Amino acid sequence: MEGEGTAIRCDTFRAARSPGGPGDATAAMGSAQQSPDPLSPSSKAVSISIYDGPGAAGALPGRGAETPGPLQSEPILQWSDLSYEVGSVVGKGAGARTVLDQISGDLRAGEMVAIIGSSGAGKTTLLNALSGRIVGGKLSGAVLFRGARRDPGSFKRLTAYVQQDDIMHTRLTVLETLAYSSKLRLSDAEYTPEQKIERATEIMRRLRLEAAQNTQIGDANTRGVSGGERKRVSIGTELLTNPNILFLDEPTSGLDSNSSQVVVDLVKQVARDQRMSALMTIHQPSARIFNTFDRVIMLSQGRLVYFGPPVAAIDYFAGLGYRCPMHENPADYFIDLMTIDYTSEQALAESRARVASMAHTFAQHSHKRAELDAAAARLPIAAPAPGPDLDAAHAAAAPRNGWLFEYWTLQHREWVNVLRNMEYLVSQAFQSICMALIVGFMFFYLKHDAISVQNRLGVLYTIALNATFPVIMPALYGYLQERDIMLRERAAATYRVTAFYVAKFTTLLPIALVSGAVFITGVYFISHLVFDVGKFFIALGIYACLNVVAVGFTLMVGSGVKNIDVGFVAAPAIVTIWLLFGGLLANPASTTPVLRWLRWVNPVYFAFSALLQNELRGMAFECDTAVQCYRTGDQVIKVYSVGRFSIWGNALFLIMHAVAYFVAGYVLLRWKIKPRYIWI
Ligand SMILES: Nc1ncnc2c1ncn2[C@@H]1O[C@H](COP(=O)(O)OP(=O)(O)OP(=O)(O)O)[C@@H](O)[C@H]1O
Repeated sequence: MEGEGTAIRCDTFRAARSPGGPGDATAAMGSAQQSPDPLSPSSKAVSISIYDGPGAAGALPGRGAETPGPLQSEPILQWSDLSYEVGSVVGKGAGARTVLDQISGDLRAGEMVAIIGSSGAGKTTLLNALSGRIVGGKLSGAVLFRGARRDPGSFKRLTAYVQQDDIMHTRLTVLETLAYSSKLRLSDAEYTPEQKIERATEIMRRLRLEAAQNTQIGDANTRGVSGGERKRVSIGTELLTNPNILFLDEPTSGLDSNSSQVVVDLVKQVARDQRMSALMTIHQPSARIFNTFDRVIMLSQGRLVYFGPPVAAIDYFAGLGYRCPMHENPADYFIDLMTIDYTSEQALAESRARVASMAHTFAQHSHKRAELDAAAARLPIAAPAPGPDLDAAHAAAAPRNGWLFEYWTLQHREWVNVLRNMEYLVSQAFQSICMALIVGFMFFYLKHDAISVQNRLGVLYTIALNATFPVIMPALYGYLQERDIMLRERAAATYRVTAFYVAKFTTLLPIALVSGAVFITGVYFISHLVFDVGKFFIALGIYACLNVVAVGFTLMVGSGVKNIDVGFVAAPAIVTIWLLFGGLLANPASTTPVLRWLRWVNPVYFAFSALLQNELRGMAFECDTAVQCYRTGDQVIKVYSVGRFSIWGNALFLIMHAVAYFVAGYVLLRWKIKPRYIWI
């Protein structure tokens, strides 16, 4: 497919020009060889006049239909001497490592620019530095947005970032995904609910997603939209707000060449139509894709090797003595040129010297760079976006919608997602029913004899246990996935953290409560715990309190850990400690003084104490004269040292735990997990 129609390769591009003309590669080579400085003003090698004249449109495949004209737009984003250093690894090579080295450039309204280079060249770092997403390290230089320093709040609102990984709600359909984003991202003050849906539908249409509008996004386990469609949905959610600049990190990674082309073409189309600028990193673009960009930034080892129109690059590098071979994809050729070759000492030295020379040459010849800029300026690019003035932009940093609206929308989205997750719902139901039957029949029909004392302790402890692992682990998994979506959406200032946090709590809690109620009811009646309506509801209430604690704990751990791996180690470790010191395995009164404080931070201990008192207070046991046994439930409570606080006292401690976890979770989510972006 490449090489046909609008595709260019080094040779096809050269053939489009007359021999010996200003853009002729042979002449360029000749000049390059004759002149020690191929970029010297006298050299004809780097000619960018190839865009001039009536033939120019034809020489730029894909642009023929557009009317070339002078670029009207001012740079929307400018950066100069952008450098980024990180602390290097420990050991021999320890020290600062330069990831970006004095990069300067600009992005104009309506143009689409690509950052290309070999792996590790610094593409993503440059994109992140320009989009305000650098965390850690030392960033220096200047970045101006609309001629002024960036204000983080308004910059986030006026730009958008499409991450490489498309993290989305997998059970929502394409249209729902866009519609919920539209509801949350567009302001109630500017759009009616109908207009928000219209906007989502319009974006869907623009990105040619109508055929997939009712298909769920899907994941590794559930088939959903294709990779290309998924990427387009991801881009669509960012386009809803009509950003001034769209940053995209590797939008074509993992896509076949056709889907990649579609994605890039659509971004370009939208950029033109919406008068938006697009800046993307891209890995090994095809020749066609390479030619789709208005300008390309070529990086190697964090240094700028070229910044200009893609087709002018062929002559530029020919001028340096690097002539793109016949039939070669220019992008591949340039990336090879910029790649450090580690195959041998000699290859390493040569490739390093080559890159250093190319970077040096580009930096030294600012007049040539001005010519490249001028060549780019002659390309037909949409008129500049009538961007809001900075005061308006500052105002735009205020929340877009009311808290309650955000909460209800997020809550609704959560429930749609949960209710469609049949595997999760069935496994929850299965878990509570099976556990109720197993535990119920394990302690089947308890009598009032000596043996039943041990069994009553066992069944009540198992009830407490069932509100820990089975509630926490699945909820933690879901929460950590949601948290990543929230962080992405929050980076675009989509909604408040509190609205997300409360919505998450009020989704997780009912699920835990319903499955817990099924479990405890089954166990209560099968194992024949005390048949008393009041006691049953008190047990249910204590169990519900422990469930609230478990959900609060899940939110706290989920908000505090860096990733799922840490969460799945930390949460079970803490819950195991709860169970060890919960009151059944070791007598709380005999716990070593060093660890006795653990009881105060152990919800299982308080729940078990309350459940035991609720069950045993006032109970009498029939003792066989042959064995020693407890005659009353009160004796058991005393011996097990679980009567320190009343049932209500224990319930109060549980509620205090829940509140503490809930608040701690919020603080962690707000301050710890929030990325600390560096702004310059
Ligand atoms: N915070 C950091 N700490 C340590 N090293 C970093 C940091 N940020 C970037 N680097 C290093 O800088 C180099 C450039 O990283 P970057 O992700 O920008 O490369 P890239 O060109 O996007 O590569 P790829 O195409 O493989 O994604 C890499 O070697 C990376 O390991």
